[in-house]
Amino acid sequence: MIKSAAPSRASVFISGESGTGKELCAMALHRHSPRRHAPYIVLNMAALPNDLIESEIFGHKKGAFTGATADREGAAVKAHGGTLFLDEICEMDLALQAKLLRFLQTGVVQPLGSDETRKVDVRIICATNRDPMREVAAGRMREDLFYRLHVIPIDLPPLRERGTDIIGLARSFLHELSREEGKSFERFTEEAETCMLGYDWPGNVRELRNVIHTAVVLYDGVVLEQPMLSRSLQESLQKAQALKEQTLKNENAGRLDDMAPMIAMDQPPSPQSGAGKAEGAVEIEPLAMTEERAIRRAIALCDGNITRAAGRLEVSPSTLYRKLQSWDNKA
Ligand SMILES: Nc1ncnc2c1ncn2[C@@H]1O[C@H](COP(=O)(O)OP(=O)(O)OP(=O)(O)O)[C@@H](O)[C@H]1O
Repeated sequence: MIKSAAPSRASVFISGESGTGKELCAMALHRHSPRRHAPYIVLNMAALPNDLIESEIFGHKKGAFTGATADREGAAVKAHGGTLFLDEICEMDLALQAKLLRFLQTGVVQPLGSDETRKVDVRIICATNRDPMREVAAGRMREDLFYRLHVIPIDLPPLRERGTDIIGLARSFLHELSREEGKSFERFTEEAETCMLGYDWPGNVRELRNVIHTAVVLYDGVVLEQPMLSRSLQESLQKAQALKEQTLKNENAGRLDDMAPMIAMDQPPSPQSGAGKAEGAVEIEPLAMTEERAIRRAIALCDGNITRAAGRLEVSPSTLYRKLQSWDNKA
């Protein structure tokens, strides 16, 4: 998929759990594209405060805000002719999502505090470890932006679903890390490989690489045996347990968030998204569009079950079917 998608200018939307290789995939797309000699710029939405992201993407003019002591070129301009990778895209607040959408539609960059605009040619790749449809359904990601970005979707499977790929990756890491650490490991015992196949790798490829790295550093020899792996797996298991508990907590919190738009559908986007703070964040849309969005969101939250969605929306299923049909006809 990477090879087929690389030559195109179309946006790529990479999703997958943490550690499945999304960043590596984005880099591979750029390296196999005709843009490979042009810049590849990465911005991580989770690593930057929301009010800085806008200036990081679009740049700013000296004096545009406190601390803007000089003009600054944004990533969109730096990436001209090349690729802009927006990692953790779902962390971007709604106000900024609107600005990103406008940029995607026009290709025009306007730095903060500047009247000047510049047209750029940038290929966008974005990634998230969240379920993007769920983010859209919960109102945390604009649907129009999602469809703009989601032209070529690449879903990276979790390592536990990749069958014997685990072994291929493990062997390649063993060679690479053995060389890097000046060790002479060449292969695993059969038991070690069986053990890796039986584990569920919540941290995915990153965890596999780390576990092998630890074993390579701690032990010597030509054959890496299961007990050597077990020690570093043990540590990894403890970390995984902590991660699982955290994820569970987040998921429960997320589920409550997801229900909020259904309970109070006529309210503006949740303040937790940061939208309330920024001007222009809550855009006015025709009532029919609000209704359609609310209905589609309810259906998505009810896993496509229209009868259940109708129940939650307190209308009859036939009303929902009628409305869905009318939208289909319109499309
Ligand atoms: N197919 C692969 N072959 C070799 N190494 C891989 C592969 N997939 C992932 N890795 C390695 O696993 C680690 C995690 O990959 P990467 O940072 O791309 O994951 P990610 O999905 O972007 O993670 P996160 O969501 O946490 O940012 C990196 O060290 C990467 O080089």
